[in-house]
Amino acid sequence: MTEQTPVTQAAATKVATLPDAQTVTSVQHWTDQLFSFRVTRPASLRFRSGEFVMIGLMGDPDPKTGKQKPLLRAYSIASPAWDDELEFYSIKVQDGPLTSRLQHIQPGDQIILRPKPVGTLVHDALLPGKRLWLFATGTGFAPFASLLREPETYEKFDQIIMTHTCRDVAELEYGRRLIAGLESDPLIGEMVDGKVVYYPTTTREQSPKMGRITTLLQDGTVFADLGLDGIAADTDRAMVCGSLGFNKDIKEILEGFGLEEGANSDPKHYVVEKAFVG
Ligand SMILES: Cc1cc2nc3c(=O)[nH]c(=O)nc-3n(C[C@H](O)[C@H](O)[C@H](O)COP(=O)(O)OP(=O)(O)OC[C@H]3O[C@@H](n4cnc5c(N)ncnc54)[C@H](O)[C@@H]3O)c2cc1C
Repeated sequence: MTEQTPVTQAAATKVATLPDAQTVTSVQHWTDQLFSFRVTRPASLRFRSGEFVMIGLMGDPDPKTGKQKPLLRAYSIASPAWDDELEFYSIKVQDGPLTSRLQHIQPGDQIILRPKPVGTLVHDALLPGKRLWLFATGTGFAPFASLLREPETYEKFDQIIMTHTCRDVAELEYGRRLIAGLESDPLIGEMVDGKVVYYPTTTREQSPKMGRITTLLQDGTVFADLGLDGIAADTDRAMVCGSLGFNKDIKEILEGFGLEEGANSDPKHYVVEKAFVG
């Protein structure tokens, strides 16, 4: 009993000094480079599905002052705005300052979450339309994991085409499972009602659909596969989340079809966000 007291006090101190602390409730590892986790949601946090926040851990103590600063990175919230908890879908960068440590979190651990959501992958930044294209590579799926579980997506669009390109099949699994569960979701299942078309592709490992989505759009494969004539500014809207190069290539393709880029203050036909910097 006497031995336990200092431990409890130390733990309490650690929690109290961590600013904006939230508690990890579950962790799932998908591959050696990808994992997802859920944390408690601050009661005051309001966000729009598709937005991102800054999350992180305390950094190492400064060798001179001994003081610790928070080590924060931008993360898309992968859960929808109505969820009681917050979900994140993360890369594990081997020498990454944050994710080399974040990948080891366990239920009960604390992370830092700055409750200031922002972002352009939101319904408010798009004009009304009939078909919504969601283009993602890698962890760029995260904001769409939120939007695919958001009722507004199904209220506003007749069809949602989710394209996700990764190198290997296992990297698609988080998205594949999420989409497979949409129609049986007690909250949004009825609204989903066959509206989601899932178009996964791989660039390295053999799979039913190989190739970069940019190539498959340019050579018309996507349209032939889905029985569509193309993309049109009067009916089609798009959201894009991938590397800088991917975003640039998709932008060019969309603009070739006559779509214009929108923003929160100026809704138009498509919106783009980086999945990471570098
Ligand atoms: C708006 C925005 C939203 C983001 N949302 C997410 C998210 O939902 N999930 C997520 O895992 N990351 C996301 N990121 C990236 C995230 O902010 C960090 O870069 C990532 O967690 C790695 O942190 P780190 O400190 O370990 O390495 P960093 O020093 O940040 O990155 C090291 C290098 O790793 C590569 N890298 C970083 N992140 C990724 C990634 N996601 N996929 C592939 N390569 C990457 C880059 O080449 C980068 O230069 C987002 C970034 C931005 C700008």
